[in-house]
Amino acid sequence: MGIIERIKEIEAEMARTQKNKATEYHLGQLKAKIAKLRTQLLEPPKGSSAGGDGFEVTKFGHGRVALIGFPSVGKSTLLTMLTGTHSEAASYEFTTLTCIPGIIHYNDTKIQLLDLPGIIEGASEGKGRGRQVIAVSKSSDIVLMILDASKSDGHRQILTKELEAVGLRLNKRPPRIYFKKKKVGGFSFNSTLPLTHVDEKLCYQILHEYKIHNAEVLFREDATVDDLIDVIEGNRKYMKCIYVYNKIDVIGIDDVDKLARQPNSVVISCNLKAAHYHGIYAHPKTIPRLRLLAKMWEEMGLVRVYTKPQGQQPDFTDPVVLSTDRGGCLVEDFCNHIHRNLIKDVKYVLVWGTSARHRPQHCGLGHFLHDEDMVQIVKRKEKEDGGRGRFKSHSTDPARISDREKKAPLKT
Ligand SMILES: Nc1nc2c(ncn2[C@@H]2O[C@H](COP(=O)(O)OP(=O)(O)OP(=O)(O)O)[C@@H](O)[C@H]2O)c(=O)[nH]1
Ligand SMILES: [K+]
Ligand SMILES: [Mg+2]
Repeated sequence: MGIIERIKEIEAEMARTQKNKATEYHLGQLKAKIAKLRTQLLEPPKGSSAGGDGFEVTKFGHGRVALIGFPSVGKSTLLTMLTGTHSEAASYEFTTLTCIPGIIHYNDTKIQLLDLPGIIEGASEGKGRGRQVIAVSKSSDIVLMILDASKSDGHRQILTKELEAVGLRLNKRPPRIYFKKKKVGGFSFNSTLPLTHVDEKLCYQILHEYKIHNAEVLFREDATVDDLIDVIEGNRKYMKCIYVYNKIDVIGIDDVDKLARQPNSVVISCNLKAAHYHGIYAHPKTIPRLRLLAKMWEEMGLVRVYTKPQGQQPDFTDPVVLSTDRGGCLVEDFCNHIHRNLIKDVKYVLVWGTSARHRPQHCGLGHFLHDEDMVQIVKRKEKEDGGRGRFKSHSTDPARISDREKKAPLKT
C-alpha cells in the first residue's frame, strides 16, 4: 500500500472514531501516524532530482513572495500589474505552467514576486503541479493567497488545508512547548499552567509512536496534540499569509466591505476599468495596488538601515536591508551583513532613528534596530585592540611560530 492510501485509511478510521475521553489517546496516536506519513511523503523519491521543470528560480532581491491560488483567480494578471513582467493570462484554467518571477520596487528595496500554476484540492498529495508549487512557497518569505472574491470562501479553507498538510503554518507562531530529546534519563513532563488538551499519558503515547523514550517536555501554554506533534516533527514552516480577494469588480459593495474587514485580508481588482465603473475604488478600504504593497511590506518585516559615514550624510537610496525573522534585527546582524569580520573591530555604534533614545544613541551589538534607522560604526583603534594583534599577520609573528617550525630545516 502506498503512503497516500495509508493516510486515507487512517483518516477514515479517525472519522469513524467518536471523540471522547476514552478515545482521545487513540486519536492522538493516529494523528501522529498521519504526521509521520506526511513527512515521508515530502522526502523526494530516491534517484530523482527535485525540480528541473522550470520551477527552480534563483532568489533575487531582499525578499520573496509567492502567489498561491486556484486556477484562473488572476495570479498572472496580478504579477503583470505589480511588476511589469508579462505573465500570460487567459480565461482558461492552467494557463501558467511554470514559475514566473517578477520584481517589485518598493521602499528602496527589491522584492521578488513569483507567479505559479494554479493548485487544486489534493495538491499536497501530488495532484497537478502541487508538490513543486508548494516547494516554491516554502522557499518564500511570505505567501499571497489569491482568491476569487466571487467564489465560495471554502476555497480559502481547502488551500490552507493543502498547505498545512505539507507542514506550512500560516499566520501562526510556533507552539510554546519546550521539547528536548535525550540519550538517557527517561521521560519528564511538566507544564507551567493547567492543561486542557494534553496530559502526561497522551504525551507519552505520542512520543512512543515516534520511538522517543528519553525526553524532556515542558508546556508553556495550553497547547493541543497537533501543536505537540508539530514540535516533535520540528520541520514546520511558520509563514505570514495575506488573503488577497481579487475580482471585486464583479461583486456588490456590501460583499467587498465584508471581505475587506477580515483579518490579514486585502481586496483588489486587476480590472481597473470595471472597478472604477462600479465605484468600488471610491470605497475607503480599497485603494488597490498601494494598499496591497503596503500590507505586503508590513508583513515581510524588513528593516532598512542607512549607513552613515563619519561627517557625511548616508546614501538614502541604498539601505542595508535586513529581515526580522529571528525576532528582530540587532546591530550585530547589521555589522555581519556588511562584513563577516567587522564585528570584532566595532567599539560601539551611533544610532539615529526611532530605535534610539537620544540623537544619536551610543549602542552595543545587542541593540535592536528599527526600519529607517541610520547607523555609524565606530571602530576600535589598534592599541585598544587588547593586544589581539589583528593587524599582524600570524605567520610573521615570531611568538606564533611553533617549535616544530623553528627546528624544521629550511627548504632550498
Ligand atoms: N473581472 C475580473 N477579471 C479578472 C481580474 N483579474 C483577472 N481577471 C481575469 O481572470 C482570468 C484569469 O486570469 P489569470 O491571470 O490567467 O489567472 P491565473 O490565476 O494566473 O490562472 P492560471 O495561471 O490558469 O492558474 C483572465 O481572463 C483575466 O482577465 C479582475 O480583477 N476582475
Ligand atoms: K487562467
Ligand atoms: Mg497564471
